[in-house]
Amino acid sequence: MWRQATRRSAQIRGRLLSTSAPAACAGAAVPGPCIVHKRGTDILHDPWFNKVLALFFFSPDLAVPARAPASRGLRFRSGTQDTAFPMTERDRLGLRGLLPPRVMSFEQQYNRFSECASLCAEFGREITHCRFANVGDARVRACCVAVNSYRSLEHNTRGEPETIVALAKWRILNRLHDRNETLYYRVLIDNIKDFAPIIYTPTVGLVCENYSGLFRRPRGMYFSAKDKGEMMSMIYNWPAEKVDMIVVTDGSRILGLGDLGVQGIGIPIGKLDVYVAAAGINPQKVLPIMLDVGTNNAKLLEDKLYLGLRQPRLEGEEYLSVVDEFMEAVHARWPKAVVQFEDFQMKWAFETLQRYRNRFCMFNDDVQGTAGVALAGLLGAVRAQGRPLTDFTKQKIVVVGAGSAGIGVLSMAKQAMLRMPGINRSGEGHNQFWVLDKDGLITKARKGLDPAVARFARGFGPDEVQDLHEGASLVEVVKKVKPHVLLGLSGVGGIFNEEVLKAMKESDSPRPAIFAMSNPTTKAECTPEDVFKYVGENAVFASGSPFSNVTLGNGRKGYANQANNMYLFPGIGLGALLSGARHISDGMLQAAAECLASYITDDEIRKGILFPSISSIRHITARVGAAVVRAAVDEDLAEGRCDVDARDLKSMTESDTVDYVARKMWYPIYSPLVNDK
Ligand SMILES: NC(=O)c1ccc[n+]([C@@H]2O[C@H](COP(=O)([O-])OP(=O)(O)OC[C@H]3O[C@@H](n4cnc5c(N)ncnc54)[C@H](O)[C@@H]3O)[C@@H](O)[C@H]2O)c1
Ligand SMILES: O=C(O)C[C@H](O)C(=O)O
Ligand SMILES: [Mg+2]
Repeated sequence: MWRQATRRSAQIRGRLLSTSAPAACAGAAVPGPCIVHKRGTDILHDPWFNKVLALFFFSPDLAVPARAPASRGLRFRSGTQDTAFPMTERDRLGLRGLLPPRVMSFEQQYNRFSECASLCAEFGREITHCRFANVGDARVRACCVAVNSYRSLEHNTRGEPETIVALAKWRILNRLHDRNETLYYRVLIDNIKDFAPIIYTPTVGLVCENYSGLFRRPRGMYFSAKDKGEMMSMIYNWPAEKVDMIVVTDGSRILGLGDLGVQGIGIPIGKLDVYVAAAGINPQKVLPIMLDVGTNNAKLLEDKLYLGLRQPRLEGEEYLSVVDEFMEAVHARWPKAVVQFEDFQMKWAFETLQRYRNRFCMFNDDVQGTAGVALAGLLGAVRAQGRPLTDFTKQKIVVVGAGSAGIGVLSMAKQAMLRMPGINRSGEGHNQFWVLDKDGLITKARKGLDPAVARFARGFGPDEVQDLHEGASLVEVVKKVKPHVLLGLSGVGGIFNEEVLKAMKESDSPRPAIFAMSNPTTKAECTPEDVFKYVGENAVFASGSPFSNVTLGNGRKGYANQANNMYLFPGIGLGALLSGARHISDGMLQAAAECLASYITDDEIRKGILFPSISSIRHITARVGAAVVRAAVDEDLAEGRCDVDARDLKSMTESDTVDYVARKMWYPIYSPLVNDK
């Protein structure tokens, strides 16, 4: 059947847009005409249908400092609009007279692009190269303007505090998102490496912290403790008929910033932007959700501008009954939607994962997505030492942080070791991990340990040669263990200080690996500069938030890899969606991690590159997504989706699956709003 679908899609491409309904399935790269029930200004005000770009970038409220040339020159053009509505659409959708009369031709648009470029140059702006193939297209031109405006901002705000600049950039993108979704996602996809740090980690953390002040219009849905008993009907208030991907948070552990209550909604929004950019999920089918069950953040409770419930967090059964009701409501309306849990505090992250993972198609990104990314990095660190992967079982790994992320990583790494030859399947007597939390090294002497953590507590048996004690400090542990890997998921910025990093110099590995995975940047356990300075130039480094590479002596580069779950969650979600899996199994997650681990070549690994560039995120996601689909098929969990059923999926080869997944990715181009006839 899927082969028929392929043929059909080729035919559609041939006839270009002769269908009368929008494609119903996820992705569908070829746009059919979009049925639009709106007319006139309602279309212009709908970011989904809008094809107008006003040059809003130079408006005065951009937080651009007054001395910036932007406020001198380009503002006189602030009324300029680019419009790509053809005359047929203007006639039939009541748009005539509501737009400037010119519909730009290829040549005219190209010229206007050049004019804009020279105007920018006139004011000393840096015009970056255009990455778009077809520069004459209205959207493309607008894209260039947006990108150039952004670059101008970078140029004009040099020397300003980083937070001000980052928020100004976020506002530029957010405004575009509010006005013209198609263009926003085009800009994002074509510039993901530059824009990911704005719409995602680290700037999204700043946005969440300042959310009440930045709030302009709602995005996503809010279910609060006050909505108990109403959620089943509330879910139908969401205007889109179909939803494929949901990211939900309760705001209780936003990055390493703690409880931000309702302000945490920025995280699901950012994660879903990454879903659109990386996995090609149709943005009309994503839904960010905030479960507002109160907050224990005293500052927010006192803040007059705070937009959430002013009450302490619900606990126990009261809390779970809210999440249960929400999950049932989602499942009733969109039984095939994938639900990603994000930034829940540890106790609820584990509890909800156990509670729902066999009933719904869901996963916890902080526990499971992070684990896969870290495992890929750990395997890369073995390869960097020039050792075979089976030597992973001999690596000594110190993990700092025994929370949802740390324990997720430890569990997956342990499972991976147990699958390797020569290890007793029960794992007995094999503990390559030293785990620390805020009270130091965790040993079996610790009272009241969570069972998930207790599995990794050090004993005092004959294997314990390092003479360490309960609560030992990080530096003590590193000095005695001489680990191959030091991995931080503690949320404590700078905890890998000079003393700790110098101790890592004595590591038993010829390429000591330091993973400072906490977010945002201020919470990173250390910087790459410090790693290459104190541990040595042979170290390998990865962090959760992006850092720049470090220039080493002798013309070499110290690579600042980014070990962030954004490499995996889009592929896990997309693979689960396209396979139509009933639930997301350990096998599917493991396949995702292995796929990422194998993405990097030996040559890159030797240089210290452990993760691919974010610029390749769509390519990576197609592969990870396909690996997840194949694993779901192998485990008989795949039920298929739309016109590709389980048998079709089974008949696909590995490369067929990659093609299929890639073809299902949505790409932003304006859909015709009326039939051409
Ligand atoms: N890079 C990624 O993809 C990624 C993914 C998930 C989480 N994270 C980051 O990891 C961090 C932790 O997330 P989490 O969900 O595990 O949080 P969590 O609150 O569940 O756990 C934090 C852990 O750190 C420990 N800790 C606190 N202070 C410490 C100290 N001084 N020394 C040693 N340990 C200390 C705590 O005791 C706890 O065990 C956050 O900053 C988050 O942004 C990064
Ligand atoms: O959001 C991120 O950047 C990664 C991770 O999910 C986190 O919670 O830090
Ligand atoms: Mg997270």
